[in-house]
Amino acid sequence: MKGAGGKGAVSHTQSLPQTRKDSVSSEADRSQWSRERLLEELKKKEEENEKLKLQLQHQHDVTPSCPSLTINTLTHRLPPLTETPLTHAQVARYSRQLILPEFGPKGQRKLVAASVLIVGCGGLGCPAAIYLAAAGVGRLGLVDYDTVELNNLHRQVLHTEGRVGIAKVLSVAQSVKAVNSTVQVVPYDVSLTSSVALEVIREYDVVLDCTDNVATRYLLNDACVLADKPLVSGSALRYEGQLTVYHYQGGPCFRCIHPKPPPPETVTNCSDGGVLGMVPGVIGCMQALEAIKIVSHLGTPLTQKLVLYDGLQGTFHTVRLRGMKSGCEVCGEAPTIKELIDYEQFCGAAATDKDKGVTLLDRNKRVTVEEYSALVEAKEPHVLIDVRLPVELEICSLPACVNIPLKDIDKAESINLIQNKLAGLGTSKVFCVCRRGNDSQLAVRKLESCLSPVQCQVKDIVGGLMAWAHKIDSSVPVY
Ligand SMILES: Nc1ncnc2c1ncn2[C@@H]1O[C@H](COP(=O)(O)OP(=O)(O)OP(=O)(O)O)[C@@H](O)[C@H]1O
Ligand SMILES: [Zn+2]
Repeated sequence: MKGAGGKGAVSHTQSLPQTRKDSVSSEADRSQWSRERLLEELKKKEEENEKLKLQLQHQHDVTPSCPSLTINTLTHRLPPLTETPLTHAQVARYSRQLILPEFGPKGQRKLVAASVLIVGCGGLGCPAAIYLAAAGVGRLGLVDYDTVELNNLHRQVLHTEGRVGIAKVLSVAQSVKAVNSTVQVVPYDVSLTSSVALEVIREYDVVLDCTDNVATRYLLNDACVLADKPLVSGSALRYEGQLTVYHYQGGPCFRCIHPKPPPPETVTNCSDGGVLGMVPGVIGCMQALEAIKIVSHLGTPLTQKLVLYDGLQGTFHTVRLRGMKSGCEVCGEAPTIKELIDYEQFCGAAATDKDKGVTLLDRNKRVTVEEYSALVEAKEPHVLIDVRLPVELEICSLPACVNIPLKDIDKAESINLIQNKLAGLGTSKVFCVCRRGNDSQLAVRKLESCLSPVQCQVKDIVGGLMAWAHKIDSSVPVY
């Protein structure tokens, strides 16, 4: 209200008639206005300042006031944490959880002496980190190679507008320190790979998988089995989330349940499938709770059990998982995986969910956005098929497109529709467009198998609507 009131209040007072009383009050308003503008300026400068400070730390400079926020170099071994009696300050800070009979001072002492590694500082990692820090975990390791993007802020709630472009681990470290300066925070601005995973994981008591890709899930699983650490695994997509604990108290590991990786094309990420922020929020909090249960010996951990959360229905279901598999390649009786392997090769997919862009079609079956734009300018008759979901067309679309989602493109009614449109326009030219130019290539392939080349020539638009937004029309929103 305060921020929104500033400018609105000025235009309102300016339109009032100028009586003496009014002019006094408008002077007061003016001074209030300039004060608010100054405050706004100050806020902006403070944000810039914070960004610069974080960038400095990013370049491995130690900030004297907060040396623990330096990026950890991996070669630096961390001193062990030991259980000590609670100080008066700790008793005062954690009093509301200390009086829980099952947890009590004993649980708190264990938590303060515990270290938790969070891999992935996104939608799951943010809530997990802040709840663990607030509860008083002794040491929090944070791993992520990525930087904060504007489209992260709706769910990755520890990052701020002022930190867009900054390493996620530093952003989370900063937020965590602001809530509990007594927690040791160890940021690792790296991609967790086979060459570093064991070295990092061995330093921690529990590992939280807050990542978003299959290759990293197998890597973390194998590393946790080899280093003998419990792995609290979470995931969230659209309105649904899942949670379980692997390799703990004789329970199965991820490989016992999923010995083979899924075909890469069947895996959907948040960037393509969407996600409502509260869903990873719920699951991330539950991951933090499982970690606390493990280190403080509290309750019954979710080993050999999978929690399924349906945010739309507001329901939780717990299903029992199969037990440890004696033939499991990593945790079984005669394991064949004794060291970390190449997980990208094993999964046939990169250890990231970032869209790399694929080229499936020959150049002569594709047009660039510049070529398509010229064709539109020249009013060349053609049919443009947008193969995205209808909800995506509500965000942006090109004029005169026909929406046929990729999954429906080879259905008889879709083919009829395309043929009728072509006949109506007296053309054989079909162009397929999608968000980034991957699905549109699949659409071309599907259409080629349904339509004869005499009837039509199908091409895709390279880079899709995002290329159009960047190169042709900046009024098209990027999403
Ligand atoms: N091998 C890895 N090493 C380090 N960090 C990883 C690894 N794999 C995934 N991550 C990180 O895990 C996090 C997963 O979080 P999330 O999916 O919420 O974020 P995102 O990938 O930024 O989001 P979006 O999919 O919307 O672009 C990301 O920040 C990603 O960088
Ligand atoms: Zn196993």
